Amino acid sequence: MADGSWYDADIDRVIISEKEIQEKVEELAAEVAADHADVEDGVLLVCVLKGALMFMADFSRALGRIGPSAELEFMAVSSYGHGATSSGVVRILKDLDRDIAGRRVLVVEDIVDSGLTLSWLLRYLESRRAVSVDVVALFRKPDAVKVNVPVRYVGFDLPNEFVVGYGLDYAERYREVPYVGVLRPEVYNRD
Ligand SMILES: O=P(O)(O)OC[C@H]1O[C@H](OP(=O)(O)OP(=O)(O)O)[C@H](O)[C@@H]1O
Ligand code: HPA
Ligand SMILES: [Mg+2]
Repeated sequence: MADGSWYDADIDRVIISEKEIQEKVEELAAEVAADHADVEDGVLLVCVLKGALMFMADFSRALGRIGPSAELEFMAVSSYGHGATSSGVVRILKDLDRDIAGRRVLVVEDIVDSGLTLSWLLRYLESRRAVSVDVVALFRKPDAVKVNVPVRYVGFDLPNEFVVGYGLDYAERYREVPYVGVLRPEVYNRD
């Protein structure tokens, strides 16, 4: 999808287009809104930075137009660092700023790949006495799963390839690409 951007030359192919992403975000928001119509004190959205930043921004606005009110919270965790495979060690770079006890929590995650990040995060959040902790993940790689985690809302299942765009990075780059694609092999050999 060449559009004159600096990253055109690095992307081998598009997997999910910008339009498909935007439509799916609306669908996910509609599902979540329907399931949370009775929540009186609003939903607590917990964005898993950095990857989920785009999804959080779009999803929260879509939910806001149709659903219950939401409060937006952020955690930053990292296990991939500059590589294309999980280190297996999840590090908290930024913790929640507030108490989640008694709240309905919805974790907003960009991708479930090995499942290690989410499995660790769910254990962490459940120990903080929320009423419920559900997950909305825009992408999932069913063939890459090492730990099974309950993901209530899923956008797209992806093939087991490393992808970038819509928040997802390779070595901190390509997060601003508006679609999800695969990099040309040469890009990995540059480092
Ligand atoms: O299922 P897993 O194999 O654990 O992979 C999923 C996690 O990995 C990525 O985060 P990353 O560690 O790259 O941090 P980032 O969001 O700051 O890029 C991604 O954003 C997810 O949070
Ligand atoms: O395919 C991926 N791309 C970018 N970051 C990721 N974190 C887990 N899987 C991926
Ligand atoms: Mg990353």
